[in-house]
Amino acid sequence: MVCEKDPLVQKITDLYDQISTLDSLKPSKDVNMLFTQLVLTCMPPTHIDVTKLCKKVQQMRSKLIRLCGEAEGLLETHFSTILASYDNPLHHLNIFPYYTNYLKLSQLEFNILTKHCSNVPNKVAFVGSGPLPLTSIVLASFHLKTTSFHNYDIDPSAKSKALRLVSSDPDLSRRMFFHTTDIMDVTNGLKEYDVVFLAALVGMDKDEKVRVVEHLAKYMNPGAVLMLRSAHGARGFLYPVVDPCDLRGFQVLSIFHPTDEVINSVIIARKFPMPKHCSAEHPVGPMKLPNKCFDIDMLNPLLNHVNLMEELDIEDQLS
Ligand SMILES: C[S@@+](CC[C@H](N)C(=O)[O-])C[C@H]1O[C@@H](n2cnc3c(N)ncnc32)[C@H](O)[C@@H]1O
Repeated sequence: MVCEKDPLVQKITDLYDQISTLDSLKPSKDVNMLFTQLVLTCMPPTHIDVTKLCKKVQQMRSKLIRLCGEAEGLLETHFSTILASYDNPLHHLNIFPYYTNYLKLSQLEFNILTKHCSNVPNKVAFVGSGPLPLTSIVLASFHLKTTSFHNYDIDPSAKSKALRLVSSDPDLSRRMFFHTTDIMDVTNGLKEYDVVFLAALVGMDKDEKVRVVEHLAKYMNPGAVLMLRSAHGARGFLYPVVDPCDLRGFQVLSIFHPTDEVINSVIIARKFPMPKHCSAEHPVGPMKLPNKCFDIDMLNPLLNHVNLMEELDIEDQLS
């Protein structure tokens, strides 16, 4: 159990105390300084397992994740508005302070996706794209140049801001679409996608994340791929952690924990194929799926990549 006496937890708690008393989380010198300190404090590999925090620290973590999510949204809105003032916004994305992080995260996600998918996806959904949909823009611009991207965001202002950024680009304006909706209200439409990306900030705590994943498991096409963003170590104070055990309905194919300035861990999973004894007309209820769960650190604390398909015998059990 990790409690408030841990020196790293004390430092994070001190930063939380300062951030939680700010009048506003809109970008400013103070906000930028505090969040930069928080990210630098949480980045290095550490012994801390955020699933084993004492109640008081867990409560602080839940509030801190929400503050980080609010600040991230405000930062993206701020820079999306500035970018919209350019004739060609997409030529100036590097004014966003975390642009290189997105370049690296998208490269990582593309590498992991192509390792597990032989075909180039035709249609991709990005859930939680925001007012500055950098992941979709970077993937569409540099990696998946024939793929169409459907971006979903619950925030009504996200669509208009995002459209202003891509509408000046003849290619992206034909391949990128934006939908204002809670992803929990999208049902059969999810079947159209070969790949669904789930932003780290969709599902801000374990229960919310599980509800979103269960919804995706219910409506995604059998065999379609789900790319999730999680966090590892003290980075779990910045973002929700996705537990592979919660991905019922999916085969977890691999989990990657970056150790550089890319903050999010990446999980790739595939929706189980339809079992042979059932069909769309005669669907089974929630499958009691084999789901060998274990703490990845049990394998090796320094291990930052696990190809679970070598570990799991799910394929045999489904054949
Ligand atoms: C701040 S963005 C971060 C994504 C980032 N722009 C990217 O390209 O990876 C996260 C977005 O998720 C959206 N969101 C949160 N819950 C959602 C839900 N249930 N359905 C759709 N969008 C959601 C928020 O409105 C927010 O704009």
